[in-house]
Order: sequence, then structure tokens, then C-alpha cells
Amino acid sequence: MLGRVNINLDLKKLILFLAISVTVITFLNGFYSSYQVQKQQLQSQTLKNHNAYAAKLVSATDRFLLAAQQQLAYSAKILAIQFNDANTLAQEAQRLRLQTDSFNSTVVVDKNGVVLAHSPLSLKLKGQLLESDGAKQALANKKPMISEPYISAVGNLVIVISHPIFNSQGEYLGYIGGTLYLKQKGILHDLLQVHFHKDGSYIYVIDKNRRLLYHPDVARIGEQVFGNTVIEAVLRGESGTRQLINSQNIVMLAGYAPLKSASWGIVTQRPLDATFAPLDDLMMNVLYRTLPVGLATFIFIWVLARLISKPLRQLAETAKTLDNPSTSQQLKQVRSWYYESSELRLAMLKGVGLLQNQIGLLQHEAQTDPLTGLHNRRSLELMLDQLTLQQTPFTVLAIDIDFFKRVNDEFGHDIGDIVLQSLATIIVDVTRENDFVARTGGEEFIVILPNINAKSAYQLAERLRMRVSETIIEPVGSINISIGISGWPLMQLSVEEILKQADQALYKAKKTGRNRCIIDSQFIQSDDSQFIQSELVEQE
Ligand SMILES: Nc1nc2c(ncn2[C@@H]2O[C@H](COP(=O)(O)OP(=O)(O)OP(=O)(O)O)[C@@H](O)[C@H]2O)c(=O)[nH]1
Repeated sequence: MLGRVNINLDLKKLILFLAISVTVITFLNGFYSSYQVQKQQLQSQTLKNHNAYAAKLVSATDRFLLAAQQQLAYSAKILAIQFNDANTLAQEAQRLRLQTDSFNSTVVVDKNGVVLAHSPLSLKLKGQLLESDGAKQALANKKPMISEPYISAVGNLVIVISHPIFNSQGEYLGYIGGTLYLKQKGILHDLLQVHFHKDGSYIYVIDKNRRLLYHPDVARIGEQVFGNTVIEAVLRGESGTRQLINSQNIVMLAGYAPLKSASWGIVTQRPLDATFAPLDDLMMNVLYRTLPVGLATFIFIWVLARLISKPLRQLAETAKTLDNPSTSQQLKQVRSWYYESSELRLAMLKGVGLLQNQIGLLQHEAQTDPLTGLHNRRSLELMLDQLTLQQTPFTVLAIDIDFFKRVNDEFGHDIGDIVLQSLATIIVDVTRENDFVARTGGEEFIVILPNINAKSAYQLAERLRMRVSETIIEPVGSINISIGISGWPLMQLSVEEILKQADQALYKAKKTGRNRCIIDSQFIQSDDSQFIQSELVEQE
């Protein structure tokens, strides 16, 4: 026997699982791919932008340094003619500082390094011998130059842009220099500071000794930085982009470019995390915007799964009770709106029709006596169950042919069968439609008479007995029958016991001469119709 497997999965769940998993996988895949693509794009775009920034700042700084050097060259020409005029020297130093705002201070120095004029006057440098690195370099080189950073005479970290002064005979007279204070507000700050963004981007300027000339963290200006791949690259004269980990261990996206007018490099960079932060927000936004459509898709799939699975589910439920007479009706009510379910329903309808015909046939055969067409013992049992269940009172007639053996012996078994068939016809004829007639043994018959009292039952039995004895059955002639009568309910007796009581009454009828009807004595006493069949009682 095949065991019944308890399966909780059904078509609706399977369709839902399939559709939702495909949707979720597709969505996650799309989401992840677009996140990765956008991340890459953002990274490469940020690198490009920073490289472009660096190049732009380099160009602006180059222009500034060139302009500063041109201003100094022009002043040097003027001063070469009037180098001995202290007033001219002082005025030119003042003009140079104030007119262009290029320098934090200006100084005119003679060939020995002594300050002849300066601006602002508050520095009080006039007549002092400058011994700083920048001053010494300028005197030694006798060429236009940009110094390395150094601590000035008044204690500032500075660089000096200087231009030599030669007289008309080509004799070196000294130099004019403009100073940029690296740690204070000045033209370099103005040029670069605007690019210090709140999003974590910043720039710095490095000189050939890897010393910071500009940095948003002023405290770091003047600091030397080693082991930084971007600084090494820009100092090699390269321009480009790079991802690196900075001195604070932060991953940075950097663009860099070298200056033409000085051995400096400009680096602009931004933390990788800050670069991707807007992308995270963007993706969350995408997620939120996708949610309503996702929800609508889920509901759509759910409804569709229900619609697809419903007819198959109904067909499966109906298949459990194919033997039920209402199955055909249930199948007709299933709305099979697509091909497979419709074909399945048709096939089931055909199958159910065939099955129920077969069942009907088998049931009929199983409950019918083939010789007489009457009910058989099985059918009788079902009928009795039904009556007791419904509490319907009934009377039992147990009928047996007298000396039937002789009929068989004399006329043969086939004629005996004809006699049995004839008796069946008479019993059916005498009883009513609601009465139940069964052949329960060879020549034994049981008649069940619902809702009838002992008197009426006895009268019917008598009528039947007489009718049988009056009927001529060719070639046998007439036969007689004996009848035992009992009824239910009777003194708490079971149906089986009632049948036995009827059998015993029949036995008495046989023993007391046959061709008679005897009512079970207990059944007579229970009958309230005051019917007493004295003759039969006496014969007991
Ligand atoms: N023709 C035919 N005879 C059957 C059938 N079933 C049983 N018989 C016969 O019925 C006869 C019953 O005989 P018995 O039980 O001795 O009873 P009886 O001869 O009727 O005598 P009493 O019942 O005592 O009057 C036997 O000869 C069986 O062979 C059947 O289906 N067809």
C-alpha cells in the first residue's frame, strides 16, 4: 500500500517561491552591479577631477610666480639706475608690497647682504645683515630665484622670490626680494584655500625637499613628508592620479601635477569614504523608490499565483472524493481558465462519470440477488442499519418454502429456481413499494415492513401465504410457505436478536405443521393494538 505523504508544499507556494526568488535575485544582482559600476565611475571621475584641479592650481600658481618674478624684474631695472637713492629704494619696496599684494614683505639688499630698504617698515631690518639661507642663496646665485623655505630674520617661515640688480656696466649691486609668509595669510593661501572643500577634499603644495609649503593644517606647513608615493611621483615631474593611504592611514583618491616655475608639486585629494558616501545615500534612495514597485510586484505575483493555482487546487481537492456522487457537480463549478486545468477538468469529469457508473453497477450487483433480482443479505443489513439509525419501527417477516427439497428432487434444480423467482414476484406484488424484500438464503426470504403494527403485519403475512398457496406455478403446481413474524423495537433487543426471534417463530410454524404464520409471543405482547393471534399462540 502506498502511504499517504503529508506534503505542505502546494502549487501556489511554489509559484510564489519561484517568482519571488527570481525577482529578488534579479533585483539584488541589478542593485549590486549598478552599485559597483557607479562606485567605479565615481572613483575614476573623482580621480580625474582631482587631477584636473591639480593642473588648474598648478597653472594659477605658475602664473602667479611668473607675474611676481616679472614685477621684481621690473623693479630691479628701476633700482639699477637709482640704487644709491635711499628714498627710491624705500618707495619701490613699499610700492611693490602694497600695489600688487603679491608679497607679505619686500626687501632691497646690497651685494653684501645688508638691507637697504624694506616694507613694511615695522620689520626694522634696515642696515641689518641678512644671514638667512634665502638671502645667502640669492647673493650667491645672482639670478632670479625662488628660495627654499627658511625661518626669516623676524622668525617667520618664508620663501623669498628674488631678482638680482645689475647696473648698466653689468656690475652686481644686490637684489630685490619679495617674501611669502607660508604660515600666514597671503597670496599663496588666497590661491589655494578656495579649493579646501568641506567634503574632505584638500590640497597641499610640496617642494623638492618634500617639505609642505601649503597645507590646510597650518601646523604641518614646513613639515617634511617621506614615503608618500604621490609626492615621489609629482617630484619626478609626473602628473596623474593615484589611490593611496595617507599619513593618517586614510585611503585617499589623489590628483597631482608639478609646477613649471618652481620645483614644487601640487596634490589635491579626497578620502575614499567621503567619495562613496553620496553613493550610499543614492543607493538607499534607489532602494526606497524601488520598494513601492517591489511591493506592487509582490502583490501582483501573489494574486497571479492564487489565480493559477486555484483551479488545480480545486481539482486536487475534488480528486480526494471521486466516489462521491456530488463530485461531478463540484468539477463543473471549477473555473478552469487555462489550457492545462481545463483539459484536466474534462478528463476528471469523464473519469468520474465512468467511475460512478462502475460503482453504481458494482453496488447494484453487490446488493442484489442475481436469481430473483431482490435485495440480498448485504443490502438487508444496510437497510436495517438505516432504519435503526432513523429509529423507524419495523416488522420482520421470515419466509421459507415448505418442502422445497421435494420440488428440486422431483422437477430438478432449474424448476426450483423458477419457483423461487415466482415466489419473489408474488412477495413483491403483495408488499408495498416502501417495504423491503430480500432473499437471504436458498429458499429463505426476509420482508421488512416499516411503520406497521403486529396486527397489520400478520394480516399481510396471511394474505401473502394464501396468495402463494393459491398460485399455480407450472409445472410444479402450488407451493406453501411458512412465515415467522417479529418486530423492532422490542425490549432493548438488537436487530440481530429480532431477526433470530423471527427465525424462531418461523421454526415454530414449520414444527407446528407448516403453511402458517406465527408471531413471536414477545412481539405480540409489546403491540398496543390489543391484537392477539390466539390460534398461533396456542400452537406453541
Ligand atoms: N432450485 C434451487 N434450490 C435451492 C436453492 N437454494 C437452496 N435450494 C434447495 O432448497 C432446499 C431446502 O431444503 P430444506 O432445507 O431441507 O428444506 P425444505 O425441503 O424446504 O423443508 P422445510 O423447510 O422443512 O419445509 C434444498 O434442497 C436446497 O438444495 C436455489 O437457489 N435453487
